[in-house]
Amino acid sequence: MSEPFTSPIKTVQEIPELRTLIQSQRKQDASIGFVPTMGALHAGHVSLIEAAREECDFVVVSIFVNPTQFGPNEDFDSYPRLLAQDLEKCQTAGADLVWVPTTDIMYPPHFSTYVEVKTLSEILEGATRTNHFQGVTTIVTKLLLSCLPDKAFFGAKDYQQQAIIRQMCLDLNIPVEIKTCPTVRDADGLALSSRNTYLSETERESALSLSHALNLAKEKIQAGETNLSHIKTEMQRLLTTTPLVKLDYATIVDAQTLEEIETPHPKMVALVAAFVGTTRLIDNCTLN
Ligand SMILES: Nc1ncnc2c1ncn2[C@@H]1O[C@H](COP(=O)(O)OP(=O)(O)OP(=O)(O)O)[C@@H](O)[C@H]1O
Ligand SMILES: CC(C)(CO)[C@@H](O)C(=O)[O-]
Ligand code: BAL
Repeated sequence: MSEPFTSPIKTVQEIPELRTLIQSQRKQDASIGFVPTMGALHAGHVSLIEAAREECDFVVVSIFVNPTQFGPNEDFDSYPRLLAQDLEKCQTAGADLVWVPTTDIMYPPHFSTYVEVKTLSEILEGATRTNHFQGVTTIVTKLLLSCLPDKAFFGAKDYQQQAIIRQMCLDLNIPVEIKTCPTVRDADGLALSSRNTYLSETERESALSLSHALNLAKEKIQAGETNLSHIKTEMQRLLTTTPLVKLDYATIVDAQTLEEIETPHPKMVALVAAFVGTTRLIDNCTLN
């Protein structure tokens, strides 16, 4: 069954049908842009679709809540699933086709192949979320190999994720250009995330401490501070003294290797992760 629901935009479920539709575009010399998502779309996702629309002739969005990237105690079951409104948003943002595979399509019985990027996947998010990136790289490989796009669009909000996907495409010779689009924020600075919908009003107030910690780092660097340990301590202090916030990490890393650094590098990124209530949020900003 290829059209399981009434939709404002063309949708497809099965991989052979997806490939046929994309191939017919290729025959007309169309370039293919691809935006992978887990749905519950917000303005951050919309910015990725718009970037794809600008750069490519035919834009495919996937919506799939990927079970293998959630840990056993994480929010797979409660993750927001809002397909009808997501399809409206895809259409308004200018997508041409939305691919909504089922779990059985992506992980048929006897599925047994996983893709793992060593080192980069073991630190930061990977240190807390065991096997998370193995789930991400496995599904992104399958999504890319199914669509074979010219360009795939990811958000800078998930900084480590886009770095790992770049490394994976390089290592596996996957012929796709990875584009990283800027983080879209609410007016008060909170990075948009599908998980923000879990936050109560007071938790949302506390969640602002993540972007405040990043701004603090940015201001210190701009003011000429070179003692990165001092800046990290200040970021950590801000987060640990905010009610409802449980710090995971607040650090400054080399933008390419993601290794923690003690002295300023030409390209460095501040990264934070914290639980706000029971919701785990991440954010980051480049420092130069
Ligand atoms: N605020 C944002 N600005 C730009 N891109 C974003 C933003 N939030 C998410 N993205 C990007 O959208 C793509 C799909 O992400 P996903 O569907 O997991 O949404 P999410 O809001 O990050 O959800 P989650 O709450 O699970 O982190 C990813 O490439 C992600 O980096
Ligand atoms: C890239 C992705 C769609 C893979 O499931 C997911 O990790 C996400 O939405 O960031
Ligand atoms: N946006 C990253 C997906 C995840 O946290 O599982």
